Amino acid sequence: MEQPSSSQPASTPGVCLPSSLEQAKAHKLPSSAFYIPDFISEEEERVILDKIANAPKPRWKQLTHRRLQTWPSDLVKNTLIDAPLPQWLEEPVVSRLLSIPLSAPDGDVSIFTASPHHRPNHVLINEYPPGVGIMPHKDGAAYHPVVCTVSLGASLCLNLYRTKDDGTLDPSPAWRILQEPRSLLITRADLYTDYLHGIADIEKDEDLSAETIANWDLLRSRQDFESGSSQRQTRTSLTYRDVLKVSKLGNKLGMFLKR
Ligand SMILES: O=C(O)CCC(=O)C(=O)O
Ligand SMILES: [Fe+2]
Repeated sequence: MEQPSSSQPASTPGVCLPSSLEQAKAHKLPSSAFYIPDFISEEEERVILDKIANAPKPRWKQLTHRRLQTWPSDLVKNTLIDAPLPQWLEEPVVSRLLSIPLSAPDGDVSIFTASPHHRPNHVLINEYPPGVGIMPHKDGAAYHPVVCTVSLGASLCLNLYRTKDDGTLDPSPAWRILQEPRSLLITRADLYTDYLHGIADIEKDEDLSAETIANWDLLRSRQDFESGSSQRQTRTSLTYRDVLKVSKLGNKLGMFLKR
């Protein structure tokens, strides 16, 4: 039998990766944003949700409505203490992220090739019960401007906002991106620097259609949303980024203590 010619690992049932990010481009968005609906399988989703649920209790930071975990740790003054991500956050997500070429001719250029560490080194886990979102914000100067978000558990809309000429937020979203469970969304460049993103505090996402959703053509299950609305359920997101500043201080301290 003929062997597969690519160096990609054997394909996982339920996972469907494009041969390059070019094919996953959300063309309605201003600069490059990419959406891959079947980035992880149902089994992989279950394993990750279990790991999150079984993390030691102090791992959770409880905000008023939302709770979150940061791996390997919180940033201190925009700096990460050098430490590896746990294996369950590395595999399968990071290797899969790095395996997808940006465009077909540049087979070895990934979305993180131009980032300082050439891979994400930090994961923020946010859990949103129905009715809970996140205020419009920018992610700031700590990270390389590439954001990879894996959605787990349920669907919701991420809104992208412009600021008006007077510097205030234009409250009606410029674009809306529907994120299905097990999907990967990549935003970068001017979407990172010039626009804000947020999730509305609502129980139901409404007015869903090809006209209103920037990634409509890329969705896995358009038929689920054809009624125009989607009831929220608990949605958990994994936000993978490359923190620019990494301190080896932890190592030095460790060596000092061992002496
Ligand atoms: O959960 C998401 O998709 C967005 C999270 C986010 O924007 C953040 O934590 O900075
Ligand atoms: Fe954010």
